[in-house]
Amino acid sequence: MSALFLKILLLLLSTLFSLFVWVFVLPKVVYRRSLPGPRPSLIWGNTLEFARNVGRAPRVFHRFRDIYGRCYQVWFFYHRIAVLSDVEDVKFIAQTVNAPKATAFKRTLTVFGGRGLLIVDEKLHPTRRRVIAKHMHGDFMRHLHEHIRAQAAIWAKKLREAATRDEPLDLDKTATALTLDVICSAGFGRSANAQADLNEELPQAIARTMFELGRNVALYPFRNMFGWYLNPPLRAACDVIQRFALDAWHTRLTEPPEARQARPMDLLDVFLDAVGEGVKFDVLSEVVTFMLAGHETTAHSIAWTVYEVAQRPEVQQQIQAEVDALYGERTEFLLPFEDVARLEYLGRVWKEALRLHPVAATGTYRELPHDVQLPGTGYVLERGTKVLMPPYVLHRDPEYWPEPEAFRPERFTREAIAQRHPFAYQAFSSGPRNCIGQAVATHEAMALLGALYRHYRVQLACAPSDVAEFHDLTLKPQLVIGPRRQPHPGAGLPLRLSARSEVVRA
Ligand code: HEM
Repeated sequence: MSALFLKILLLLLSTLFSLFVWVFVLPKVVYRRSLPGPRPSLIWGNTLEFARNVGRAPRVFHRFRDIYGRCYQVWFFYHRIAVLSDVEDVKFIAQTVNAPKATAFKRTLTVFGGRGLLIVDEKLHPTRRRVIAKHMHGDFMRHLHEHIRAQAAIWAKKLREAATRDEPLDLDKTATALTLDVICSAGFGRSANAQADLNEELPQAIARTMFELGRNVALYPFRNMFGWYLNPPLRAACDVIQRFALDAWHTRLTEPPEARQARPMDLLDVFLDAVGEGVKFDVLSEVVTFMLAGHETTAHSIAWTVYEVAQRPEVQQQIQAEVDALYGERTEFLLPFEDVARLEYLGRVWKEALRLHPVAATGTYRELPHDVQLPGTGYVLERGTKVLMPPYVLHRDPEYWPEPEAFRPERFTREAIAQRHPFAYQAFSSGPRNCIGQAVATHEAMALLGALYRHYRVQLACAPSDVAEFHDLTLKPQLVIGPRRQPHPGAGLPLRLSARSEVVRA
């Protein structure tokens, strides 16, 4: 009996050992010299370096680039990832190869909301993308503008109250609520009411989900396998989001045809019509994808722009001169739709803020469908290699961006853009899987920032160094306190506002 037990135990131990060698050791030996990179430990790989720098992954990638160059490898446990930041390599992977999203990344995101456009399989992607993109301009943008106007009326009131009482206002928090209400009402015909109460179920659920998503992506595979099952609040948060999406969908299905005819088409109509025409669409996943991809990103980018401008009075004055010229005698809060695109200088400021603080700072994981030789750095990468192309790293390369840490809107004049490699700027990524919401985000940001600078003089309510970059799934401003620079719970970007002009009508 005991001999049998010993044999089984031995068999078990040798199986576990072989598995360990196969999964953790062998790949690190095989790929040891294929790319430069930090030395990995057998089990953790380089994960501990990232765990020690929670919220600062983009900085870690940037530091490694300075040491190992524009193509290096890091290990997350047994996952090997090639990190690229050469413009020709980025162009090749994003555009020529159009490398699909990595399986690990897709799995992590699927549990939260199915497979929407961001992670849908490469076979289904082109049709879905075409159907949605065809709609996201013209009438849709005008319709979006009306929703921004309606939701910004609540925001305008909050700004006015903060200015009148001379109280600090957390711009990142209020903009996050505003952009969530905008995407939900303009996209799916249903406001999230986040501005009314950030402690509402839906905004809370979204904040939790974004945080957990970031951690799961960073700590794949372990958190991915166990995190979901051992984290009931996270599952509950996902249920809340899915319930909102389902409710919006069901309300739409029971809408009388006359009501449908009387209003402009929105994103939910596009998804539902496509299903009706036989396109393979997962409506629920798309609603969740657009809801999550389409608000925090824009809100943090607005906050970063304001953060940079607040440190440069001359830039703020130039923005004010531009908005004043466009507003003229108007007393409304927002500019009319057509005038928003005329905010040229503000557009340059926004692009420069997104260069320094690209909210999709690390990009998404891709996986090579075949062996490739990189045209820029010349390295050969094997089929199945996971690839990251962090905009944060690319945007700080002195060869493409002289004095990269300096804030210079003039980098985005037409002449300056024409002289630069088009792939040096990756805030919205490039190629067939770039950001489908770029025009939406830009219009929304220009309209809101234009209104902010028209009506208020804006100052930081803290020292610039008290605001740190924090990266979970997106790169957000985070107020830090004390000598250990602990994150201040729930605070993003505190501002002081003083009124410049009176708002008569939203
Ligand atoms: C400043 C704001 C935004 C930034 C910086 C941003 C950035 C990005 C980036 C870098 C990607 C590509 C990710 C990749 O390489 O796989 C992406 C994809 C995507 N974004 Fe955005 N985004 C923003 C706003 C929006 C908005 C407002 C929407 C929705 C209206 C949106 C919806 C999407 C979707 C659906 C995808 C997946 C596209 C595809 O795979 O075809 N984004 N975004």
